[in-house]
Amino acid sequence: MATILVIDDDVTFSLLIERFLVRYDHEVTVRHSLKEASTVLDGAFDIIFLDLRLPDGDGISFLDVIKEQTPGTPVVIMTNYAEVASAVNAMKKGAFDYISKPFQQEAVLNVIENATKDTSNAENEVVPKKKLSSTTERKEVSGEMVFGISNASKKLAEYISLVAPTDMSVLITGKSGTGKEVVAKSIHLQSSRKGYPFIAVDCGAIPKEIASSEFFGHVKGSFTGAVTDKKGHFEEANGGTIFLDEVGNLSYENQIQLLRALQERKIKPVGSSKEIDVDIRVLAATNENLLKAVELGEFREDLYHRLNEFSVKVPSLIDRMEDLMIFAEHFLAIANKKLGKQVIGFDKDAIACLQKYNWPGNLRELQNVIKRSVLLTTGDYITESVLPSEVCEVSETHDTTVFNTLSTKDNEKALIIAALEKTNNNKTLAAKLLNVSRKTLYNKLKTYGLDS
Ligand SMILES: Nc1ncnc2c1ncn2[C@@H]1O[C@H](COP(=O)(O)OP(=O)(O)OP(=O)(O)O)[C@@H](O)[C@H]1O
Repeated sequence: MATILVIDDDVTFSLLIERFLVRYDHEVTVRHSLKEASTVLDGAFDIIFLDLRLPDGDGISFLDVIKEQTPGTPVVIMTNYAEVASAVNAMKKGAFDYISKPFQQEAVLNVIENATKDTSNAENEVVPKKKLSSTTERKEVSGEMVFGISNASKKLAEYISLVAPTDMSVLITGKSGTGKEVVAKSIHLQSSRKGYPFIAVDCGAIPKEIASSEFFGHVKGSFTGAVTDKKGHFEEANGGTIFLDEVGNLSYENQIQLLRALQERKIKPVGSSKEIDVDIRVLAATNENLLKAVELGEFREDLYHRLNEFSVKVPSLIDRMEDLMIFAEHFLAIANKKLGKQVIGFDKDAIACLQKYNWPGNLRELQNVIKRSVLLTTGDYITESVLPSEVCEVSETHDTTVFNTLSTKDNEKALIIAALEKTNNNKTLAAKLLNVSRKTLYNKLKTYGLDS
């Protein structure tokens, strides 16, 4: 636990960082001006987070005041993209480190750990730390969930924390690539089942003939090819959570088997006469309109209600553009780590491009674009020139909007044909245009006899 002073005039940002730090058991004091801050500089803080621009003066000159009044306290500068040079300047003047706004949770935690571990050099260290302090120096860049700051993200986070501790089944809806699986994992991790397995099953990828064996397991010799006993996903998830992705793709027969298992909380492996009790929580996801499928008689209503004790809609990226750069920074850190690169951030024009684009492939597309751009970047910053042309040529992207209605069954075959024509039969591009995953497109092609 550290005692932390946050000096920032942005009330929303201060509140966010305060809440975040309190969650990690730190004691936080917030002041919105230098004048207010100077009244509490009595050496009682382990670390001070200081904004560069405050209504009554600039952060860099306030560094001298801090150093005079409380010489051993490390100061971390909070900066936006355009101010990185000033942050480096502040470090030359004795700041301990800097973090970028909007902040990366792991970067903040790392900087606190470093600052509280070694305060001995905070007083007059003038050598800037390695340049990538805010994101790419992070010890561990994990695939964990990043929570945004937009209203849509706040609502999502609120729903997740409300439903997570219960044992309710949750139906997670949202377009392809919005982060449904990440939401499911987050629900699991915030539940009392977190010490048990989280098993994700892609229902769209399981051929219906082997689905019951995949779900419930089989015993040796129960069918040709069953050469050993095999545990199914339900048994593997025992005690924990099973996540049924693309649940709308299950065949009617498999839906019946699934319903039975969920009602009875017992499973019987294929070829076995023994029933096994399972204690699992069920989360399911769909990027289709499952209610419509129920109306059309393609999805069982009883199963729908069993899965949908609570529902969470994951917003499309276009509906939470305030979060764009938070996610972009997160994916940048992951890409740096995976590719062994040290790209610092995005230049102004690149940010403008990212912000103008409508992101039909949502977070998955953003992640891919950033990974590719990091690979192509030779300097410190991602520039417009390394971004894919479709991201920068906004007019082209608007083409996608007419295709964003695949869930309406009546016209979907026609839309699929049109998308394939437009992309010269390139399924990946067609799926992107239609705003569905490739798996979903392949399934639909099969359904409509377009897969030859
Ligand atoms: N909140 C988040 N924080 C960090 N990364 C995220 C977040 N949401 C999504 N991602 C990343 O975006 C990518 C797409 O997420 P995910 O696979 O969960 O989407 P999905 O909605 O389940 O996609 P599909 O419908 O195609 O199955 C993943 O690489 C994931 O790690």
